[in-house]
Amino acid sequence: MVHVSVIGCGNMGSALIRGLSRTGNHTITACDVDEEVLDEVEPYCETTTTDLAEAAEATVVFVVVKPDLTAGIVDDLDLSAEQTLVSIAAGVSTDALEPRTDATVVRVMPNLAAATGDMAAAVAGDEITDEVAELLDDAGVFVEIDEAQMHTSTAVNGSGPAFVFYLIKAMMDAGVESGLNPDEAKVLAAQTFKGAAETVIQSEESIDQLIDDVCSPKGTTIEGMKVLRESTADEAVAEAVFAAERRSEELAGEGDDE
Ligand SMILES: NC(=O)C1=CN([C@@H]2O[C@H](COP(=O)(O)OP(=O)(O)OC[C@H]3O[C@@H](n4cnc5c(N)ncnc54)[C@H](OP(=O)(O)O)[C@@H]3O)[C@@H](O)[C@H]2O)C=CC1
Ligand SMILES: O=C(O)[C@@H]1CCC=N1
Repeated sequence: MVHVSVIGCGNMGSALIRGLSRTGNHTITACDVDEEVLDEVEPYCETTTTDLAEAAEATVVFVVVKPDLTAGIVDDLDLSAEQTLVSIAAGVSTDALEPRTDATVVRVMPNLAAATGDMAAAVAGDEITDEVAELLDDAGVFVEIDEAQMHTSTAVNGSGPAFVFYLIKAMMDAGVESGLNPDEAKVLAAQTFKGAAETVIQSEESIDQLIDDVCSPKGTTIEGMKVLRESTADEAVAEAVFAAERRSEELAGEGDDE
């Protein structure tokens, strides 16, 4: 059991709180300046508070506010060497935070799927504490990376859900255009993405082999794959990732200017 606090309970903070509450193993304190936001996460927490000092009492403190507010909050927390500070802010490095706190600093790039326990997260830091590993395990899957790769992780798994939502909608809209009703099309498109992702995770086959497995000779898929392979769809996805990565680098630069 870990005593954990989450400071900032907006989109990402509330998703983390829901994910961390799933096992019932942890004592969760939620902190935000907005009482209405706290009301929404209250069912998933032991304590909700607007008082930063109360959130600072946890063993592991997640700071989940906008990147430009993160350093100021870390200053105000005044954590001890026995505590762990987790920063999830895009473009905010451990180097920028370590001089501001005595706590062990761990940088995590999570994503919104924490809410359902399906988060893909990347973690960097000199010491990834057992408590942080246990918490991240409960909200999904994490990999350890060098901090230099955090901009890429921010784009791939941090921003990634938005890109995937876009693709699901494109498939859903095509289904609707061809006659499915929107509710049916949404279920079929979303469940297809979920099933395909689970297949990639569980299968020992390469992704190219999995594509071949769906393409029956002289069948339907092969015709659709021809269109995709002749298009620049893969380049558009790559460009979206690179654009997000560039913005993460810019945010890091803006932080250095403070
Ligand atoms: N959204 C996502 O999918 C992901 C976000 N992140 C990172 O998570 C961080 C938060 O993003 P997101 O959740 O989208 O942002 P939101 O704006 O949705 O949430 C931030 C919350 O923090 C609150 N807040 C502001 N100041 C304080 C304070 N002093 N004390 C306590 N709470 C405060 C805000 O209140 P108010 O609105 O009233 O100011 C708001 O409720 C960012 O650094 C982002 O880079 C990382 C990965 C994925
Ligand atoms: O868009 C953003 O800046 C944040 C970081 C990754 C996902 N959302």
